[in-house]
Amino acid sequence: MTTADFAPLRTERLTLRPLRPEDAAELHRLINDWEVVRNLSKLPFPYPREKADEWIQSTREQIEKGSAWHLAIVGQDGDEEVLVGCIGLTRQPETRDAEIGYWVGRRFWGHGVAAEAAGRLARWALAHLDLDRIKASCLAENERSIAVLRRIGLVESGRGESEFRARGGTLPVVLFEGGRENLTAPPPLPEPVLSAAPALPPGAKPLLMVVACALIDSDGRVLLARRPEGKPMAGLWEFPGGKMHPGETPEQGLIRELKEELDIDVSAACLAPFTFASHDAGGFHLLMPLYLCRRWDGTPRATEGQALAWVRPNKLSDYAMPPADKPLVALLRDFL
Ligand SMILES: Nc1nc2c([nH]c(=O)n2[C@H]2C[C@H](O)[C@@H](COP(=O)(O)OP(=O)(O)OP(=O)(O)O)O2)c(=O)[nH]1
Repeated sequence: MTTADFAPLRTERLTLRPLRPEDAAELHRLINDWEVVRNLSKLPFPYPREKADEWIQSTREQIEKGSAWHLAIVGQDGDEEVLVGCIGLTRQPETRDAEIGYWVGRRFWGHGVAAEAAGRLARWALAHLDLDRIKASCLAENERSIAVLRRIGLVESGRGESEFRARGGTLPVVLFEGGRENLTAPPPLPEPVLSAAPALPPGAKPLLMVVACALIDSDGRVLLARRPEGKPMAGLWEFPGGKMHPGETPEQGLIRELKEELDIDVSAACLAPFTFASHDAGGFHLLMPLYLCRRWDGTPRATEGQALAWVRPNKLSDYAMPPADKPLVALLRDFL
């Protein structure tokens, strides 16, 4: 992806976008500040002006390579864009982890900018980058930043030491990390759809009925869809489908979901029951019939902005899926 293809991430007050060469002077003005640099491990003080140009160029190359996303945090003052700070996420090689870091110009402190930006970038990353964990390391004396990491949902995972270049030595740091369970909202508890029981017996969990379908193309590949940002388990790949509405049969629910999510028309006669998932999802129990379908009208397209992938059966396990799907994938691979 080029930096031009990166769609800026927006929050209520902020935009996170790739840095541009013309940001260098303002970036330098904000970061060449002892109160900012003293908290950042890799930066020198004073911060040379030409380093801002080199840094911006390197961040653009990293976005193109897909190795790191260092973005400008900008606010709006009337029609004027105002550089507020920077935020970055670096993929850790060979793992499904990434490290997040940020700084905010001194005059913008105290307004919740860092938490707003970091929460947004972390949730975006989990939804789009094939990651499972976000990590951070923060100077132990930097209580404001520790509060930011806690506020976005990361939890303390240990202590360590890091080199702080501007301080000329090693200082204690607090390590944080979190996954989807920490950073994305838990799924709402379902209304019971199977029975109209007014109250569940004590300790019983509501049952959530979800219907899903493995669409199989003429090459024997299976369609997976990626759960979009904002949904529970965002970023995991799943079989298209969704919750059944009250009064629907599983086939009716699936036909509706496939139309809504993929804009294809399927007839009930083309839906072959294959297997089902029965999974304790914490606050509810998930029951999910999985159908196979080899014939449909139309070309599947992502109507809800979700990524789609046609996957060979022997490659299905390369895609991170919800825990309920794991046994289904093994059965499907053996069957196909
Ligand atoms: N569609 C689908 N859902 C799955 C799979 N595996 C799995 O655990 N689920 C779970 C995730 C959710 O808890 C639930 C589906 O709920 P959802 O919120 O995505 O359903 P929906 O499309 O009706 O969504 P919405 O309209 O309520 O936003 O089932 C799967 O392979 N496909």
